[in-house]
Amino acid sequence: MIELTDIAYVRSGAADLDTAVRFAVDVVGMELTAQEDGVAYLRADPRHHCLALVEGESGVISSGFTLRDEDALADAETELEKAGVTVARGDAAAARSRRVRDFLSFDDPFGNRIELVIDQVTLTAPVRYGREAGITEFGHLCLDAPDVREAYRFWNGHFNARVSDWIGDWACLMRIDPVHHKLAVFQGSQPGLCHINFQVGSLDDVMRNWHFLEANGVEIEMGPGRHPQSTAVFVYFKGPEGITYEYSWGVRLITDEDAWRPRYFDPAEIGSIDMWQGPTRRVHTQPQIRRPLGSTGK
Ligand SMILES: CC(C)c1ccc(C(=O)O)c(O)c1O
Ligand SMILES: [Fe+2]
Repeated sequence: MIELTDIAYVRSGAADLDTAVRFAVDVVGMELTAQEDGVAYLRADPRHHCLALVEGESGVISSGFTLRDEDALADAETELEKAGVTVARGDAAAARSRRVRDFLSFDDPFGNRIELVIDQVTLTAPVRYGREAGITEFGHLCLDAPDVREAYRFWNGHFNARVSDWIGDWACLMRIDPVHHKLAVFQGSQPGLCHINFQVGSLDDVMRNWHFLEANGVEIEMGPGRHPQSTAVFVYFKGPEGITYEYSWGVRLITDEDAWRPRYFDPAEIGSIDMWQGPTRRVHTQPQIRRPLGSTGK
């Protein structure tokens, strides 16, 4: 069993890097921590970055998760290889580019590129948010997969990911710690990034952000609303390069592992995704960039 200790980052291609960075800073409210070799690093909390925008073809490149230490990384490599998953170790330059000490990468059964990392760099300076959006942390990432049940078998079979709630065969929300979900899989025709979530400090932040987004002509994909699963109040919006961002506040913590029973929400039922019953537009997808394993594409 491979124990994921946290989410680390999303790495994504940007055909127009400057526009994508400006949006991430001026609209989403992240801090640009560094920009070098065609990569812009953005953070929302003490992690060196949780979003790396890589100049080039638009689309998600990989999603990173942390492991405890190098023994855990070696064990993960062995376990995945035994299961027939092709795994590649990152080289020093690629690790440096990710601001981690070491990492390995592989594709999930659908082609989503996953990276397991150790020693992601932490920055000590207070985050200098691009705007007062009220962001407190990188909350979760949601991948696309054509078969959500099969995706769960993969994540639960090899990793410590446990389903917190199902939304039909449409979405699986998984926890790797007491937070209701840090990883989700959403049904999509191809692998990709469904969205990247930022937690904000209050309900007021969600609503203020919604007004800010509307006033600045940003496309709202869904919300404001309240998810019955995590109980979080949310708003989803679309940024450049096809990236969907979500702000949310009030995520449920599952503190009694033995007592929690995953619920099943039928997406056809009113209120199953939004208790406030707002219009449920499909959250858009940013497709995966297809690359041979081992090629890091920066
Ligand atoms: C619609 C998506 C997959 C979704 C559903 C529920 C929650 C939540 O309970 O917080 C999300 O964050 C989602 O992104
Ligand atoms: Fe979400």
